[in-house]
Amino acid sequence: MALFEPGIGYVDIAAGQLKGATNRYVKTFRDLEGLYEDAEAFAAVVAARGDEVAYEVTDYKPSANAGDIIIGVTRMEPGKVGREYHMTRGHIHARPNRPEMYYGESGLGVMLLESPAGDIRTVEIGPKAICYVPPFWIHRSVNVGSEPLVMTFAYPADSGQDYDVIAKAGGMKSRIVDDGRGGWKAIDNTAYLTRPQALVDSIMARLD
Ligand SMILES: O=P(O)(O)OC[C@H]1O[C@](O)(CO)[C@@H](O)[C@@H]1O
Ligand SMILES: [Fe+2]
Repeated sequence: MALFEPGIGYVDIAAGQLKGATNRYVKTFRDLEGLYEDAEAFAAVVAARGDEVAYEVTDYKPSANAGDIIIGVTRMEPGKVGREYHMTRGHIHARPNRPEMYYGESGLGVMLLESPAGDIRTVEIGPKAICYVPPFWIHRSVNVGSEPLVMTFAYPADSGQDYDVIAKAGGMKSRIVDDGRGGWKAIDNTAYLTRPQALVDSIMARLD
């Protein structure tokens, strides 16, 4: 096995980027069609700022080899679509038993997690908080603050991302919305379809 060289990156909190990253990807508001409950509010956001960056990911990916690691930074714009706070698309890892960690740099976020069977967890992430996303949990970041949310993350390099698991269920089981007092609360997603037990079993059985 050939050796890789050590690497270094710098978290630029103000820019919300990893300087020295090998990859960058952005999602504009226009890219997020179908995520939010309020289609009218979403159309208004797209009309006003459809090409603006809703969130940006810069990461350092030495390889996609088993046993390697991806380290990066996510920056999310603050704000809401209707009453719903800005969020990432969310995913389960394509190899679902791979975990992830997130470290809060600035702003206030909620990690919304859902098990394949539909159990929900929410974890608040402020500066210096470390959030452990366990294997098999679908996860989505939500910016519930009034400032950009910047988080550093790391996860196994061969994890991959599966977006279908959310799309086929009509979204995640919960939505993170304004509680009317400047905070947030989780409410039911009325479009949610519970996964068939056979699908849950097949996800939970994957250990490769
Ligand atoms: O892949 P999504 O759901 O668009 O969200 C991006 C986030 O998830 C990750 O892909 C990590 O799993 C990061 O790159 C980033 O923090
Ligand atoms: Fe992930």
